Amino acid sequence: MSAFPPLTAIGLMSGTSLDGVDAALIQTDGTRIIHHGPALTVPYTPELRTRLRHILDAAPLLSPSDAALLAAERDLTEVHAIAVQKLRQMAPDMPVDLIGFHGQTILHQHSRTWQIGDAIALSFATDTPVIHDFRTADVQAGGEGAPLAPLYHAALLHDQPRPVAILNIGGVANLTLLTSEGDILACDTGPGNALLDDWTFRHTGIPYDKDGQLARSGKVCEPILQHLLAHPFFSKPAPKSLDRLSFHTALQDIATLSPADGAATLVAFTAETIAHTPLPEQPQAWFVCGGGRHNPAIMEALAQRLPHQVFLAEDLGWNGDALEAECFGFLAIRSLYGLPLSLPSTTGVPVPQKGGRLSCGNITPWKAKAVLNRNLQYNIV
Ligand SMILES: Nc1ncnc2c1ncn2[C@@H]1O[C@H](COP(=O)(O)OP(=O)(O)OP(=O)(O)O)[C@@H](O)[C@H]1O
Ligand SMILES: CC(=O)N[C@H]1[C@@H]2OC[C@@H](O2)[C@@H](O)[C@@H]1O[C@H](C)C(=O)O
Repeated sequence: MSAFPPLTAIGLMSGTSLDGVDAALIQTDGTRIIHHGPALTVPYTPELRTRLRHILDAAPLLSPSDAALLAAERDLTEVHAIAVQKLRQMAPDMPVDLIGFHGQTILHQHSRTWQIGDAIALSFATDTPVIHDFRTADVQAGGEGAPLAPLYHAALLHDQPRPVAILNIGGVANLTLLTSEGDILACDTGPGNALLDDWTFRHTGIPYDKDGQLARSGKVCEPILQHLLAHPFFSKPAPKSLDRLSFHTALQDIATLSPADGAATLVAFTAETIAHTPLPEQPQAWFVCGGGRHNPAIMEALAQRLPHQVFLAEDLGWNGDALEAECFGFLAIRSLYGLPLSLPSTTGVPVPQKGGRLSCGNITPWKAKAVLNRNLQYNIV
């Protein structure tokens, strides 16, 4: 039994694939999922995507007051506000207490994690309190700051036979293992779709390898694959996390291959690194979410390498394109209630760690307190 009453949140996630904003509505008390509401995606325009990509490439040396950064942040926030507005129209009977706004990660390396997005502006635009900045507290406490989905994944898996895993194949791939003892272990596993997206775009001008067509027409280059697998990240124990660009030199390593063979080699790289992630026990079942599950080349490569059957999130009635957005609605409510967002076994943080910050825009503190009812721990921004 949870100590807290249920609230309704909209979670907003714009992932490392730079494809757009996922939004999902969720009702939860921060422990149990009471209702999965509707979900949607608002794609970035190609122009915004290109600007964000330049910012991501430049991020290590970028000043927070850079004019192009601030302009992109404003436009990005507007896309999030549109997503909130559209989602509200889909569920007019569900008043929204809170928004969980992840923001766009532009850097995640060397004990620095940086998500852009203007939470105060979003709160003004939506007239709703916004929780944001989910990762900083974990990093400041000595954790990896990612992945943060594991506590949500564990809530989703609570009635499944263990050991069981959820695998998210986004730009980067990450997994959560719920062990037979009920422990929650997690890490990023390696590349998901991001390298393949970049390779496909470079060679075809199309932003991703639709239905795995390019990869399926190619052949894996084993020597290059073995070279890629020798990266020290893969021998590091979990918890561990990645930046979108962590393996970017792989694109140089495969530069001499044909577009099809390069794509096939990158698909094998993704699948091998997932299948060989060191785990204390092998899950009886893997449930896959994230855009990579739409790529048959990745799913076939995974099925060949994993000892147990691979299922889709949809096999349990979940929406595999919405889980990350739902997660940030769930974490926003946990943040509000002062519950941890991460554990030593999920990010390596020394003790269970709270996180997130609250922005209230034009909502006066007394109104926010009335809306949120139990807002005891925040200095309202
Ligand atoms: N039909 C399809 N065929 C092949 N790949 C697809 C298809 N549909 C989606 N994808 C892949 O899924 C990606 C988007 O995945 P997703 O939305 O899970 O990423 P994300 O949320 O940005 O990632 P992250 O988990 O890193 O935050 C696309 O960039 C593409 O590579
Ligand atoms: C720093 C950052 O934004 N990391 C993302 C990224 O995308 C997938 C993987 O890398 C995961 O670690 C994380 O997102 C999910 C939502 C997470 O925190 O669990």
